[in-house]
Amino acid sequence: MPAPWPHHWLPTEGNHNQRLTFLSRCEISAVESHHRTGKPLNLNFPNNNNMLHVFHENTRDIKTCHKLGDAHQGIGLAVYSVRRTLRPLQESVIRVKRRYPLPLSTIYSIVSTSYETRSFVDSGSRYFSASWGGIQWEKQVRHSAQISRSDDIRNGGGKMSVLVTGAAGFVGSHVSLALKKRGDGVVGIDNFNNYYDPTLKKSRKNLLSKNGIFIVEGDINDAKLLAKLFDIVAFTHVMHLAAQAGVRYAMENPNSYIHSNIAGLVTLLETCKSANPQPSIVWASSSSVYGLNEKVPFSESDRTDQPASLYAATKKAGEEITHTYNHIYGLSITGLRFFTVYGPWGRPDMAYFSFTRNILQGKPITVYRGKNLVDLARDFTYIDDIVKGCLGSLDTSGKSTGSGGKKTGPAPYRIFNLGNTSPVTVPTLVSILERHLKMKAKKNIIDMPGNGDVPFTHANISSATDEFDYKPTTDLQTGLKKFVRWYLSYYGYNHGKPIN
Ligand SMILES: O=C(O)[C@H]1O[C@H](OP(=O)(O)OP(=O)(O)OC[C@H]2O[C@@H](n3ccc(=O)[nH]c3=O)[C@H](O)[C@@H]2O)[C@H](O)[C@@H](O)[C@@H]1O
Repeated sequence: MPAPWPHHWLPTEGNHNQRLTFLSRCEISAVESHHRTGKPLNLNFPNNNNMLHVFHENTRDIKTCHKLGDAHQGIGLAVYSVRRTLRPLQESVIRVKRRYPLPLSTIYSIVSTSYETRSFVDSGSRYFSASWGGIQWEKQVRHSAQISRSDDIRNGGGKMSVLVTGAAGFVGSHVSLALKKRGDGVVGIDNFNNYYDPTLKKSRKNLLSKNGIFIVEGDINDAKLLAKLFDIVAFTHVMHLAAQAGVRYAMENPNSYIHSNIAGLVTLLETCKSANPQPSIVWASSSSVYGLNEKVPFSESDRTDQPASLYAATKKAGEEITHTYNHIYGLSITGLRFFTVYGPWGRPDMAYFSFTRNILQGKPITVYRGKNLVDLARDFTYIDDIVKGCLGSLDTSGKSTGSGGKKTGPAPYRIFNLGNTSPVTVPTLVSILERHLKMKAKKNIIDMPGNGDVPFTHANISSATDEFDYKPTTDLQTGLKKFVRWYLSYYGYNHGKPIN
């Protein structure tokens, strides 16, 4: 007789990103009965590295089952949608949709197919739509896409209905709000993964929802979902901001970069190429494509063939991939190289954000220092300036020329730096934060580890200025003041501190 089921549930530790398993109620009861009776499920599921992360739909608890031996193989089998494999096979992501109670034999065949193909792309989402579909859902999409402004011409852009990918993300949420505010139609899509705290993403979603913007919960690798969205709405533009961000995390979870920044991008482009009419696409590349480039400031024509991180390499690959879709299918493409964007509702994995949290909690911060004791520097760019750059890009993007998947003439292909043009060192960033927080940081200064970082970034923004009058107006001092104000109102002074 196997030990009782809850005995094997231990709290998950660390970043369990992309390793959640979702069990439906019927599956849980199937497994529980397996445990009660001790009868084997008689199906041969690959040993899941003796570890499985389980999301219990009733309690919304996340647990980790350790020591998944023979007696526990049923847990793996009682799963009916494989999300995708971002980590080695054994740590495959499994997602379940309550609405599709399938026989275990079907589940098994799907699970094993996915295991065999070792695909970067989720095969499960092709079988099952997770949280989309239905009349009510379509109504929400349509409603969100409605254009409310009456002027026909805005800087040549005209009225827009925009699909914003990564809409629950930092830049995505700000851009969505700005578009909606000026009367454009906006529909968001976001997979709400837990690379960083998903509750922050949910809060952004709530904010957007209050402003009449609907975010579809789904992954850009879900071609069916994307096709459905284009069925419902003739999007004029796609603002593609969904990505696996972060420079250093690429060493921990390289496949997540391939999944989102390569496979997801291609899935999106495939949808856009076949859409009729084809939308114009503006998407987020990154200043990191300049890699080890030493010529300053960085101009769009500078070399970008020396990426220092896998993250940078996937963004550079994105630039090449979008070029081919522009060339073959006539898609209008604008790539924006963002320079270390910061501000309210920002990303907790970024230095300014985690420094703030640690300073407030009295915890030490690690400040990296470059070769020969030179401070690292970034062209930190405030979110409102980036939003203006995104809207300017959308307004001037020009039309795609393809029809029925075929190009009928050349379409614009553009790349712009969106930076601030005034790099600031990381120690200066820290001292600005100390001033705003009225607290001293406990600094651990160490040599920059070989983790994909570059020593400095500095944007030449003249192309964007010429093309759509891009002029950043917020310096780091002012921008961080706004960030700190937001941070304190959102988290309070005790963010993350255990309450005794
Ligand atoms: O502009 C870009 O292309 C990139 O900007 C940021 O990447 P990064 O500049 O590395 O931003 P942070 O992670 O906030 O780091 C800023 C600086 O602080 C330093 N840092 C970071 C973390 C830390 O603990 N200590 C530390 O000194 C880094 O070395 C870097 O010089 C974003 O995280 C990327 O997603 C984005 O694409």
